[in-house]
This record gives sequence, structure tokens and C-alpha cells, in this order.
Amino acid sequence: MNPTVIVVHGGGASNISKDRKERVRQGIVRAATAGYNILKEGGSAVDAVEGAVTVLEDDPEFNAGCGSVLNENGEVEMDASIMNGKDLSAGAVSAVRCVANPIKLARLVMEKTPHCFLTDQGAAKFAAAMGLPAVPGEQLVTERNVKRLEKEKHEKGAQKSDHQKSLGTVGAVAVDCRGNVAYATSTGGIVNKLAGRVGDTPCIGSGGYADNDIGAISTTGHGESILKVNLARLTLFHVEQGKTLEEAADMSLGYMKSKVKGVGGVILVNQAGDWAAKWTSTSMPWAAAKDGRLHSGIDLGETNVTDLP
Ligand SMILES: CC(C)C[C@H](NC(=O)C[C@H](N)C(=O)O)C(=O)O
Repeated sequence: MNPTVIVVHGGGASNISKDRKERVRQGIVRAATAGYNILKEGGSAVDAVEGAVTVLEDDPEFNAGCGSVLNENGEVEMDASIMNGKDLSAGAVSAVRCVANPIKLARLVMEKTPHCFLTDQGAAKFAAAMGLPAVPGEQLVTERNVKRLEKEKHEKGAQKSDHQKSLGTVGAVAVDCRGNVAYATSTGGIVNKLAGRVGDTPCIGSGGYADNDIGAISTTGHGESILKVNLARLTLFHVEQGKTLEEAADMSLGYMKSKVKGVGGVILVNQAGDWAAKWTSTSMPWAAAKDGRLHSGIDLGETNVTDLP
């Protein structure tokens, strides 16, 4: 039996307030625990990453699903992708408006169509055909995100730090008892984005990648930067070249910073059950479950370890 591991992230961020930090921590732990339980019951890595990301899409603290940031028109447009490292099958959706869980739609694209990627209206039509309930767009708009958009529009042009732009993209990577790896990533993108803007999250090789022979990775950060360097596949390239997961993450994040001044974060696992969580943003909420233990943190140098129930 292979060791089962799941790692989740809740985006890159800075200066999270104290009580929000607690809610973020709880959400991340809840998602990692849900994913780990799926693995423990013999579920696949794909089931586990979809399950963990669904928990985070349903949590308004995170920038995905019902907590998604708003575009310039005050609307939610979400991106998501998922990949199975067993056969490199992949599914992605972009600019979807009216589904509660874009990651479920991405999985359906992967498993029920001959394609990898559906967008906008075609994705919406496919969701309806698959019986995914449509939710009214307004239902995904939270008070906090209305305020955040107003603030962003008001401050436009003024000097502002990256954390204002977006917060709480979510992702998961896992390895199951059969040695298969998978990733899932989901986001509302960046606040005040142009309608129709597509980020890194749904793009295979940028928002994530999974290959049993190398490992699985999910990314967060400035989408345009991540796209330019193909952050996910670049990191796994370093792993293929013999680097450890941590070394590979440091190299690719360092490259993105020096080359295009982009910050972000990554989580990784491989078939051997090694895992890593690394970031160049000020902080990144993350949690990893392995051998009945839960490791978690938000800020640099912070790791809490507890026993899982
Ligand atoms: C400033 C960064 C680190 C915040 C981070 N943003 C994303 O991951 C955005 C997503 N990759 C995109 O571009 O659509 C977050 O949401 O936590």
C-alpha cells in the first residue's frame, strides 16, 4: 500500500486579520480532513482533491465558488481545473458564472467529454446537460467582495500591495493508496478583472499538473505571471531533473520572481508520499495530512502538527 497524502492551500495573502486568520485556518483544516478521509476509505486521488476543493468553494472565506472576487462589472466569473496523474487526463473550465462548484464541472469535462477545456456559455450549457444545478449569479456575490471591488475601483492607480487584488484561491494535491496522484485548483481570479479575463488556474501546466511518474502540483499567485512561466510544469521539470520537491518549488518560484516579478505559492506531492508547501507571497494558508497527522500553517516559519481524528 502506498502512503496516502493530501495537501491543500488557500491562496497567497498578506496581513490577514486575526479573526479572519482563525476562520481561514479552520476552513483549510476542514478541507484537508475531508480529503484525507476520502483517501483513507480507499477513494482515488481525484476524488480526494475534488472533495477538498469543493469544501473550500463552499466556504465564503476563500476566493473560489461562493467567496469569489468580482470582475469589473461586479459579477463572479470562475476558473477551475483538475488532472489525473494516472493517465494525464485533465479537465478545465473558465469564466463560468452560475455553478456552485466549478471543480465538479471541470471533473465532468475530464471524464464525460473528449475535450480538456470548456469555457463560458458552452461550459454553462454542458453543466446543465450534466444536471449540475444552476445557481443565480447573485447568490455567489458576498458583501465582503462587493466592498472589496468598491475599494479596488476607488484606489485604482494608487500604490497598493498585492494582497488587495485577490485572496484565497484554493487547491489540493493528493496521492492515493494505489499510487495515483492528482491536483485540483479553483478561483474567482483577481478583483476588478476585465470580463472574460482567464487566469492561470484553468490552464493545465500553469494552475497545476499531475503525472504519476513525477508528482502533482497546485499553484496560486499572480495569474499572468504564472502563465508566463508555466509555473506548475516548470516546477515538475525540476523534479524530473532530480531536485527535491522543496528545491524545485524554490527554483521555479524564484525564477517567476526574478523574471516577471510575480509572487505566488505551490503545494506538491509525489508517489513516495513526499510533500511540500512553498510561497513567495507574504503568507499562504496550507495543510497537509499524512500518517494520521495534520501539519498546517499560514505564515513563514509557522508549522502546527496535530493528530487527526
Ligand atoms: C496575490 C496572489 C498571491 C493572491 C492569490 N491569487 C490567485 O491565486 C489568483 C489566480 N491565480 C488568478 O490569477 O486568477 C489568491 O487568490 O490567494
